[in-house]
Amino acid sequence: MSYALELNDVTASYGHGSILHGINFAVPEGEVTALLGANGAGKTTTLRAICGMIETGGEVRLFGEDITGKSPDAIARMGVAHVPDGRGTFTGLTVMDNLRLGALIAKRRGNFRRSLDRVFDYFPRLKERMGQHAGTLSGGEQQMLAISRALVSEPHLILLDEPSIGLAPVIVKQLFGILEQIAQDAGVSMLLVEQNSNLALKLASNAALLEVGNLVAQGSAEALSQNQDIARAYLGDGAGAEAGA
Ligand SMILES: Nc1ncnc2c1ncn2[C@@H]1O[C@H](COP(=O)(O)OP(=O)(O)OP(=O)(O)O)[C@@H](O)[C@H]1O
Repeated sequence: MSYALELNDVTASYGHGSILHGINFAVPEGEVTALLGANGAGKTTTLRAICGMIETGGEVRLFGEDITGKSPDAIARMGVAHVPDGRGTFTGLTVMDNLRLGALIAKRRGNFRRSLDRVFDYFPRLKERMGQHAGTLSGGEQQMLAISRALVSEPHLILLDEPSIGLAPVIVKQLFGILEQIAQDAGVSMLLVEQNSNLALKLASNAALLEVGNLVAQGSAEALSQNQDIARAYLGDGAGAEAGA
């Protein structure tokens, strides 16, 4: 099996505080992997370590190439798109300018018009809101914009940090339907951090589970969702039953 991403004994810290204590997991190419864990387990920190945003030890490999210690800019240019928690859109800029910046920041060659058509196919609402300031969009529209901004950079790997947060269940359902479509159509690999583990395990083919900076379980999404001990301890009531349905 070939991997989009491999983490080998990865450690990370903010200044003196060590947060990740040597974690190992991989994201198979073209698949969605869920990264789960309780609040404060280190999920966001893991995404930041992959993107080169914080001090990181061990080894991070992107399609086999060692990217540990590279700058966030270099990692973005290699095809990693990060959709951070809080969405990270430029609220004072229009939808269109946010998308233009998405393509520019990654400095990746591609056909912006073609990418734009593709994101408007997924999110027609954004096309209607092209000239609107991102800060005036609804929460769901802002999340659509954040994902679209990642897509126009024509990434090989998308890191998604809690896309469902703060959104109404009906919007979350729509959004995850579109994420599933994107994963299928584009063959893009995804690492999905998600509090809603039931949803995450339905979308993902594999999952890894973090507990205070340590990896405590990994495997197929199906196996993890059916492990009753894990479901009870980490995934919320009924995770096994729902995710396995
Ligand atoms: N900028 C920072 N400086 C110092 N410590 C931080 C910083 N950001 C996060 N931490 C600490 O790192 C630990 C892991 O945080 P992280 O945000 O990675 O967890 P998480 O699993 O994503 O949690 P949540 O689901 O609540 O977002 C926490 O103890 C947090 O307090």
